[in-house]
Amino acid sequence: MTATKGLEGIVATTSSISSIIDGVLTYRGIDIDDLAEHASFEEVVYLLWYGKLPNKSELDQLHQDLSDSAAVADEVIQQIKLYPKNTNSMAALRSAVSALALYDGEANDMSPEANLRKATRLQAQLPTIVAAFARIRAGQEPIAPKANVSVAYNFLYMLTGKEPEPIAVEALNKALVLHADHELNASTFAARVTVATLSDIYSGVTSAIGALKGPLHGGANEAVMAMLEEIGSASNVESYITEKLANKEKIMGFGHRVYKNGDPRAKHLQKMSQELGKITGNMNWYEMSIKIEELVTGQKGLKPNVDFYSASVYTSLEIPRDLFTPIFAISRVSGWTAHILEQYENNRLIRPRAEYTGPVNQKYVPIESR
Ligand SMILES: CC(=O)SCCNC(=O)CCNC(=O)[C@H](O)C(C)(C)COP(=O)(O)OP(=O)(O)OC[C@H]1O[C@@H](n2cnc3c(N)ncnc32)[C@H](O)[C@@H]1OP(=O)(O)O
Ligand SMILES: O=C([O-])CC(=O)C(=O)O
Repeated sequence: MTATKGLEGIVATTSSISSIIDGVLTYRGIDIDDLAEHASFEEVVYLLWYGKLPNKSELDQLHQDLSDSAAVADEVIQQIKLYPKNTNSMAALRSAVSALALYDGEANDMSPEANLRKATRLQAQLPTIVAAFARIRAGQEPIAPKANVSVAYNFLYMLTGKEPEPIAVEALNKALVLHADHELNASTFAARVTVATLSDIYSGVTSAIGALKGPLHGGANEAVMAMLEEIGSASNVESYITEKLANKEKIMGFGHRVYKNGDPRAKHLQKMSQELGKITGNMNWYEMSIKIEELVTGQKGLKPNVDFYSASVYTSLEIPRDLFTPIFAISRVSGWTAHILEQYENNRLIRPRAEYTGPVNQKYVPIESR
């Protein structure tokens, strides 16, 4: 038995949700470029859950269901108020999502219908939790979700209390579409492993949030922004990057386990970053990002991943840095729940083996002899 470090190249499941074939990402067979150009996030949620694009009435129904489910149990809001003010935003999201299960009367109903309803509630309530957390820690009251608006609109509205600009809604919608699913990434795998024990959907999503938090996965978008802030301006990029690479340090937002010739999502985020920079009149983050890309690709052959340009996009939308990864979760919960439902449909416990590398033929030594 020989282990493959990081399970690289191991095919661990079948799935009909999203595919990465020859560097092309599809959701249910539809190219991400096509979806990024045309789809609303809600259409993508439907696509991931049901395997097809919704017709008008199916989409209206999903909008209605998300709208009806967006309010979070008051007990969970009260808990968030008790979190220390400097709580890590992903830790807060992880705890609050875990707590949602306590107030969901169907939490332990494992029927497919109940699981789909819980998926809808999770999709609807993650944005409410993230916005509420951001306001509560700033000493503000949470804002109740608005009825009959998109997930992107509602999130920006609940965060700021103001009607968001159409361009901001459009940009966030596209970012949500681009982040919705990604085959067997680490957080999705964590979700599938958890529910493959026949544990509940809340446990699966809580596991996934924990996995997404790390800087080698979703946490990289926040780390990219921290780097941009540290560098400060385009004139400092070259010395900063050259030194990091010479010290064999990783540049956040670059590289990918699967894509070796570039992440197809990055170009959409790059374009958005440029457009939003022009609109806000602050091109600094975009210009720095372009220069970093030139250097990292030139010196290491590494291309930007989805996390790289999303950092400057969210900053242009005036979203605080530590909400970037929670926003990733707001989108990816659609994919996590699609994978959880798929896992339940054809379940088998996920339990691989380990190649043992420890000592052998040891004997118990009494404590007085150690
Ligand atoms: C949504 C997402 O999860 S996208 C990924 C987000 N994560 C990041 O952006 C963090 C930075 N990137 C990385 O750490 C990696 O590229 C990962 C984790 C994404 C992929 O990792 P792996 O497939 O395990 O590649 P691994 O970390 O083994 O890297 C292979 C080589 O490329 C180098 N490398 C990989 N990424 C980077 C990077 N961002 N900067 C500098 N060097 C890098 C490694 O140092 C290693 O070099 P070596 O062979 O000389 O030791
Ligand atoms: O697939 C991965 O390993 C990471 C990734 O890009 C994602 O989850 O979107």
